Amino acid sequence: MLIGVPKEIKNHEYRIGLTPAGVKELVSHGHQVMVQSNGGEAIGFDNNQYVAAGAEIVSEAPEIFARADMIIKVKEPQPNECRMLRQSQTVFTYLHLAPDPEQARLLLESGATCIAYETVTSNGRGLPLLAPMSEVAGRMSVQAGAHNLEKAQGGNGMLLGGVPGVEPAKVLVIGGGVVGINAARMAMGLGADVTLLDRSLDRLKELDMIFGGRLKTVYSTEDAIERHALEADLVVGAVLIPGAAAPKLITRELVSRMKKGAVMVDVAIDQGGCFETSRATTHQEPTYVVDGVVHYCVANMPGGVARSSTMALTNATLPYALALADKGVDVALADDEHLRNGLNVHAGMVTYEAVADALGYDYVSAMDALARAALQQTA
Ligand SMILES: NC(=O)C1=CN([C@@H]2O[C@H](COP(=O)(O)OP(=O)(O)OC[C@H]3O[C@@H](n4cnc5c(N)ncnc54)[C@H](O)[C@@H]3O)[C@@H](O)[C@H]2O)C=CC1
Ligand SMILES: CC(=O)C(=O)O
Ligand SMILES: [Mg+2]
Repeated sequence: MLIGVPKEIKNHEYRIGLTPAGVKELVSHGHQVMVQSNGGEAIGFDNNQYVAAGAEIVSEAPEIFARADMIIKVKEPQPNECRMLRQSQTVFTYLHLAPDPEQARLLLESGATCIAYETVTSNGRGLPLLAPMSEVAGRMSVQAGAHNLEKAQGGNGMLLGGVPGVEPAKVLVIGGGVVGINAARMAMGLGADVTLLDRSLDRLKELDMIFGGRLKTVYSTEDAIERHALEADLVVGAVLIPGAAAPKLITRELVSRMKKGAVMVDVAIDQGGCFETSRATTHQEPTYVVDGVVHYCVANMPGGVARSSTMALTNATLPYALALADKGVDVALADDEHLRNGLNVHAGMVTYEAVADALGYDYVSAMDALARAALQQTA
């Protein structure tokens, strides 16, 4: 298979779809890989390393999109990238379609096969291709929170861990999945007073077993969210209903009653955000203030630590990329229910139910869509 890896074009996005080690593995399986020139330069993966791994260096993205059977990326295709996709071509990347009607429309129009990292599943609980970036973003959320609590950033001047004789800051983490546990671990590591809310009692039990009394676990209700948000210096939004738009758990009215200079980090912003006052921001301008509360809503947080993130992402995606390339996309999808759960759009059909529901499209199951498209091709 001919695989193409374009340079990412989102604001301050320095990750790249494959490390040189990932390229080498695909090449050793008999595939060809094109990498856009300087696509990994900013994070220490230069053209020479990609060439040594067996890649062809291509100077412009349009050539990669024109020639590749499968595009491997990091971030959702931007509008001009969507317009370069075509029927019988596969794109394997984060999509986050539920809150993004324009991208959905363009992907449907392209006719391409669009597999979203964030909805691929595994035998255990969890989302194996979202997890590595959630680990990164969860850890970063506390760094971002600590930084923005500083007065010069608009924060209320609380040090997360306090000092002897001075109480620590109160951190509220809403959602105790991968982002949440990583945020909680970092915040506790810095000595903060951490409360975590989740709707899954099983998950709260697990977290209690891991952290004991150091972490306060509370069942997530409107009442609990309100009580703890009013006391918090830092709130981390870390909920997910897979594939769906994030539920708005903190209302504008509640924000207006929070402490002035509190910080809210909405990690769930890529699914639309879980605070009513959230709107996506960039690494260039990561924060804004509503009613005295600092909001940090960067939709590609791991892009800020792009070298670590790229290695973590390729570690997770490579086995799936190899399966798609070795077997061919249709067979790989038909063979593996978990990979098939990643299929969001195929040949002009929406194949992920939560996305269809969120955006008002008809839902066609992935198996039906694959069969229909195959029939059309042979007709
Ligand atoms: N902004 C960024 O750069 C990044 C954003 N993310 C996003 O972070 C979000 C969380 O991801 P993960 O932790 O991997 O998901 P996860 O599935 O591991 O955890 C989500 C948790 O939210 C809980 N939850 C659902 N509804 C809730 C409610 N009403 N109250 C409290 N808890 C609730 C679930 O029970 C689950 O434990 C996702 O939207 C993901 O896309 C992930 C990585 C990077
Ligand atoms: C998960 C995601 O959207 C990111 O890593 O940017
Ligand atoms: Mg994102």
